[in-house]
Amino acid sequence: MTDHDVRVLDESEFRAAHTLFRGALHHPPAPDDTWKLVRESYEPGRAFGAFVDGELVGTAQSFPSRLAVPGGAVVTNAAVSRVGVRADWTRRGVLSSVQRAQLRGLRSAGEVVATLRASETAIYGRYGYGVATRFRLLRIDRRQAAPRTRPAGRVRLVDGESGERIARGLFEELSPRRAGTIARWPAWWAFNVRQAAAEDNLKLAVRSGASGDDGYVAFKVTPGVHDATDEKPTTLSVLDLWARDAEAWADLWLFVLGIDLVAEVTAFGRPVDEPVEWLLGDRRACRVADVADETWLRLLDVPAALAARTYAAGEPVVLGVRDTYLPENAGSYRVAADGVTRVDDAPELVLDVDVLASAYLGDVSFSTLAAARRLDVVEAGALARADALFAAAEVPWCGTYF
Ligand SMILES: CC(=O)SCCNC(=O)CCNC(=O)[C@H](O)C(C)(C)COP(=O)(O)OP(=O)(O)OC[C@H]1O[C@@H](n2cnc3c(N)ncnc32)[C@H](O)[C@@H]1OP(=O)(O)O
Repeated sequence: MTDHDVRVLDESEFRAAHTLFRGALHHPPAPDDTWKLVRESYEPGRAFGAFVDGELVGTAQSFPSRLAVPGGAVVTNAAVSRVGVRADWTRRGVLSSVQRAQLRGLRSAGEVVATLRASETAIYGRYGYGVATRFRLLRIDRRQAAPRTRPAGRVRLVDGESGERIARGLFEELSPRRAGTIARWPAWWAFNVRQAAAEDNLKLAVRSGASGDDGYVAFKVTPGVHDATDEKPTTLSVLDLWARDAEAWADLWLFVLGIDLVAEVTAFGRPVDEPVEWLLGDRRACRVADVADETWLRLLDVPAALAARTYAAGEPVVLGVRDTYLPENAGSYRVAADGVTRVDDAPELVLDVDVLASAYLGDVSFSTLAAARRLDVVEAGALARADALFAAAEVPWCGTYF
């Protein structure tokens, strides 16, 4: 398939790109008042468009962000979003052309990684994106839950404006402690918190302990329907919850589980290792409704990404990386406890860059990937060495939907 004409969009084209993207997701164009807010999230130089005979047929853009990696460092991260191809131009290589331009553009701009949320799992692997974190969707029968403990600190409801300020401060302090988290851009807060608080009944509650504010929860209650023809329970959705320590974390959960008239508490996008069940008197009140792929990670600059994270103790391993879209990443890397070097040595494990991305944050081991035939094992002993080096102290998790 030949390349389409792909270029960076200028400001006058942002709205058409947004309309195209919404159309690809079967939504109507954003109304004028919403567009004012959305417009702020299009930054110059970050939106791409594909054209055929001068007509826009495909688009993708990214938000400026950072990704926390194992060991505590953060790297530049392009949070890729708003990918769409007009329905009458799909399966003609338009997205592939856009991806080629976007990956090259992001790498040239010095971005170390890109991350995205995939609408469908078949799309992004070919461009070098691998699933690097997962999340859980919880459904808790609140009346059955019977929490085992009582709050230790104070949780207070705050209004949208001061709540957003406190939440932003806590999020920026706390989130980078966990590998897989990303920095949020101003428009994320404007859209997901400020607008949601003003127009969509989003509530914020802040927890404070001995040393001041140490966690917050953003949630929304949808009142139930109780009449002769319809019956829907009142549900509370936990949308965002961050805490400095286990005590603050438990208090925030106890707070939402204690809100009157709510029949069901749901939480979308929570970490797979979050011990909510253990807070409850009846652990069966908490159902894991789903465990799904969260972060799709693209290592744009493999040497920089490998150098940014730390490794656990263990013997070195030589990885052979393949990368079709950014061939400068291809080659052998010797990964050791004290760092990574590019080498000419024969690789012991050979893998595509999307598979390396899946192992990068430590969510899945090389042994698991090998068992699923996602990598070639040249030297059998290398698997255990790679597993030991890349092992993560904590399950990676992002926690930011975009
Ligand atoms: C980060 C985000 O924004 S996620 C949102 C993504 N957008 C959407 O889901 C909106 C609806 N879908 C679309 O707009 C389009 O179908 C896209 C963007 C997903 C794909 O665009 P296309 O221009 O059709 O992709 P393109 O033709 O370049 O496809 C390249 C390859 O991927 C395959 N492919 C692309 N999309 C899909 C899909 N949804 N399911 C299965 N295979 C797919 C194609 O078959 C092709 O395979 P081939 O090389 O073996 O022939």
